[in-house]
Amino acid sequence: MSIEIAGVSKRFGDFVALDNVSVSIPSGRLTALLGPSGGGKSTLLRIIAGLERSDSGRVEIEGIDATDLPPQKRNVGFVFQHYAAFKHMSVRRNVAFGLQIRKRPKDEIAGRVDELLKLVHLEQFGDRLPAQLSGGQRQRMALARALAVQPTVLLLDEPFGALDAKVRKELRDWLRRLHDEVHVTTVFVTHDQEEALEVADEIVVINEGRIEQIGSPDDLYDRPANDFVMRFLGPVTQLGDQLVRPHDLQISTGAAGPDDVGGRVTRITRIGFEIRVEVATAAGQTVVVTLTRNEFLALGIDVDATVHLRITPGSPTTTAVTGQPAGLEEDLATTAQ
Ligand SMILES: Nc1ncnc2c1ncn2[C@@H]1O[C@H](COP(=O)(O)OP(=O)(O)OP(=O)(O)O)[C@@H](O)[C@H]1O
Repeated sequence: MSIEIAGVSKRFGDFVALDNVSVSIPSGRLTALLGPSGGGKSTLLRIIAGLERSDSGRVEIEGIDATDLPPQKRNVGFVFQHYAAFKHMSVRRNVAFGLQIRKRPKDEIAGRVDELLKLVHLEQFGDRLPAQLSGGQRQRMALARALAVQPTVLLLDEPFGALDAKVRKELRDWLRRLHDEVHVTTVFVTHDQEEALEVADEIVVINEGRIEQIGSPDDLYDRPANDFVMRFLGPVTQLGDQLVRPHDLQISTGAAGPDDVGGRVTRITRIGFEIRVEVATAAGQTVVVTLTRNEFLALGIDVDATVHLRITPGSPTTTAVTGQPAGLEEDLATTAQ
């Protein structure tokens, strides 16, 4: 294990930002700290970096107790959402900075900077100033600068958070490829479940200062540990007391099976390649089902049709916490924040 966090707690006044958090972050992997705003992700990352001190607990990096070490002794590199570059220095000099203060020989620095600029696809931009780069290029420069000193751990706090959706998506793919080349243990903070599911090898879900689940993207998606993780990873709807994903529900118009729930179609909406069908059940729930266009056409249903609903066998479900009905809109709104 590359980073061992054991029993870490952190308060700000009366507010508990981290509550007895323990997690092992594997070497050479890309790990996402995922959760809603204010959940404690950045605080945990800052504690790993040494920028914040925990009230209790231990942080070990590559087998060394780092709990009391200052940031510069931890051999970590970091990149934040708003990266503070040296504005008057060229991209090359920004990337070289860490090596220069370590007094590395000139030709070694030049060679390493060339290598890094190539790695982040900025080789033509070495002589520009940071202000002459796009937001995405600046974040790539920040990564090159963080990697220059060969950190054992790279920490990224919403590194693409301030960029528009298209650039974010490009950089996400690029980060995954970069990591496949460099293999430095990387921990990145994100509140975007899609980003975490797409990029990370391992995801730590953090909410209200506690860890909800740790696992691979498949583990989390296919075996969510609880209601919170299920809701956080994407749209959900509720059938009886079960939370389920709208595409894991089946609609039929024939004879009802023993566990089927009857209802009436109240609304049909087309969203891109999917058809969203709302069904009102006898128990008064509005259940949302998403179907492909072909599934929908094969069913031949319209508003007011009498239908039966069932959960596709083997689909992930969790038991809904009572008093919190799942509303699809509400979930889409939270995940799109
Ligand atoms: N220096 C501080 N002083 C007081 N409260 C703080 C401080 N730093 C963080 N907090 C509080 O601790 C909580 C956790 O913050 P943190 O930044 O770790 O959350 P987060 O999960 O990273 O959220 P976000 O994505 O919004 O940054 C928040 O409620 C925040 O207001």
